Amino acid sequence: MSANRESGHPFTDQAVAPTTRTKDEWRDTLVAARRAVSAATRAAEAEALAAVLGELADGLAGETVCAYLPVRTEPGSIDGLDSLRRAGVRVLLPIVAGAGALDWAEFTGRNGLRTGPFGLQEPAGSPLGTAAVVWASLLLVPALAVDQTGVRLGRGGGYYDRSLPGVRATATVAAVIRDEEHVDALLPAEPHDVLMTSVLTPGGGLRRLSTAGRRRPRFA
Ligand SMILES: Nc1nc2c(c(=O)[nH]1)N(C=O)[C@@H](CNc1ccc(C(=O)N[C@@H](CCC(=O)O)C(=O)O)cc1)CN2
Ligand SMILES: Nc1ncnc2c1ncn2[C@@H]1O[C@H](COP(=O)(O)OP(=O)(O)OP(=O)(O)O)[C@@H](O)[C@H]1O
Repeated sequence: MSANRESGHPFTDQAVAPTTRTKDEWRDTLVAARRAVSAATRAAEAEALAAVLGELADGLAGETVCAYLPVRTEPGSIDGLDSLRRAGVRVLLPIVAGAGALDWAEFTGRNGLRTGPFGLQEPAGSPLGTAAVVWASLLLVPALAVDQTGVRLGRGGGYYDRSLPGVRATATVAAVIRDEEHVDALLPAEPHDVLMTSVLTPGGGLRRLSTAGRRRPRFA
């Protein structure tokens, strides 16, 4: 079998980059690429993401969205969360409570935040418990990259993989990434990795991954 076929796409026969890199090697490359993005590009992308959330907001009024507050080079901004809240969406943010699943508390605005682990801004209000994810119809998940089969690469704490198994089967689980972080290569996957149903990018908006889960066993 040729090298090209060996690294061929798992559900088309298109050639893709080989996936011999480890998760940590991928993280190093992706974080370096994020650091190289200019402040102007970052701001434009955050604005585009906030606009997408603003458009989705009316349709989500009265519903619960589990979101996150971007830190450092992560795509997005607090503006998108404000748009959701203004439209009557209940926005929950994660709280790191030990090494288990994430806890959640309501985002009540910029003044209701305090600094938590990893320099994250967390809601200061009462934690709702790890099971709060079950209320969400949309989950916005921080990620460094997602492949076409829905495999997500995060920061390496395993927090979301421990937290997402409780979501409703009908929920949209969308990783928020920059457009080029929706990669054609197959990311390294482990049995605990929870697949994304969708991606949210500044250029493409919210898109469902019709090919989520479509990995042949030899690629798993
Ligand atoms: N904005 C945001 N919130 C989040 C996550 C996230 O990735 N982003 N998480 C996702 O699970 C959970 C918390 N886990 C996190 C783990 C590592 C890092 C982080 O930025 N680590 C640094 C190194 C640590 C440091 O020096 O501060 C890094 O990887 O560069 C952030 C969050 C829940 N909340
Ligand atoms: N469901 C789980 N149960 C127990 N441990 C888990 C689970 N999911 C992940 N882990 C642990 O977390 C570690 C990191 O996982 P992984 O590299 O997939 O993190 P990640 O998805 O990139 O991180 P994050 O979700 O925090 O952004 C794994 O090596 C594993 O030890």
